[in-house]
Amino acid sequence: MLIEFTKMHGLGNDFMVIDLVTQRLELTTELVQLLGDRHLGIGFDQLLVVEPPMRPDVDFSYRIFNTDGSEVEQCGNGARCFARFVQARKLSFKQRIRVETASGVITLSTDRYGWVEVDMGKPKFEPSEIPFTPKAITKIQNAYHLDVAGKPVQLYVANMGNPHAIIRVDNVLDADVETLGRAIESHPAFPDKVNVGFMQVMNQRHIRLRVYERGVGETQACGTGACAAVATGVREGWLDEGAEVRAQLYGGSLVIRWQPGYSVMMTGPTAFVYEGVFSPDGLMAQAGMKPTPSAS
Ligand SMILES: N[C@@H](CCC[C@H](N)C(=O)O)C(=O)O
Repeated sequence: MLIEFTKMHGLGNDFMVIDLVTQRLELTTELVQLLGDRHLGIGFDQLLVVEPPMRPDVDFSYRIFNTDGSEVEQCGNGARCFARFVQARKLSFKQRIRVETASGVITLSTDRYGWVEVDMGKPKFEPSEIPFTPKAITKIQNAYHLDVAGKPVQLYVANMGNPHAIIRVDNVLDADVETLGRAIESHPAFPDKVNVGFMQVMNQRHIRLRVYERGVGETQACGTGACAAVATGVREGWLDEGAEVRAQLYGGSLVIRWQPGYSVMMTGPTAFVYEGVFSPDGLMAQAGMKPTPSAS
């Protein structure tokens, strides 16, 4: 049995996309990890899966897996690729689709140049909504002080369907993304782990951002991370409300807009890289693992 897939990216945040509307495959954690391995499998930051809708008012279900095999609630760059993928594969001819994720329904609209605007829903900031459960909450206005490996770190928290911690830095190029990102990602104060963004505010409509993604490591770009950073910047008064803010990441820029009380809107490009097929059983066998029991 061969499974067709498409390799795509959004600003260098790269994805393997599989249509499970017309194909059948059981996705075990081991298989996802193997597919995500850049030496033994295909390699990706996230695996995106298109499935039939579970309810009548949406067009598709959208499932997301990180490289480490964990299934997660949301992926912003992936959402834009999802919209282009279902059109290319002729699963939908609509310009605007509604898709259900583990964190709720999002709406994706494609323009004639292939850019996709995503209504990412409203950000949440309450610790219980992240979830963020520090032993003692030390807070000055909206900033929390967290002990990370013996050092105090000031951070903000936001949920964009998935959890984010945001640290404001003077210069993203000097930020200790690898060490600090890794330590905060798995800090006990974040029971579901967390994505960690390092944001430099350039002016009221421009940020630079690096993100250490939960279950992956630092990526070229993170869509939900950009939304969380801009929503935090607007909430703190560093960025203009309701204005188009340029979020500049290693892989390029996104346009993010947030008016408090409304959804965060994200617009950006997508790219197709190649199409291919893989044999789940063949891959597992070569990696010395047992064949998938019910793949058919
Ligand atoms: N790359 C993403 C976020 C993917 C999920 C994230 N690593 C998590 O675990 O929440 C994006 O573009 O939003």
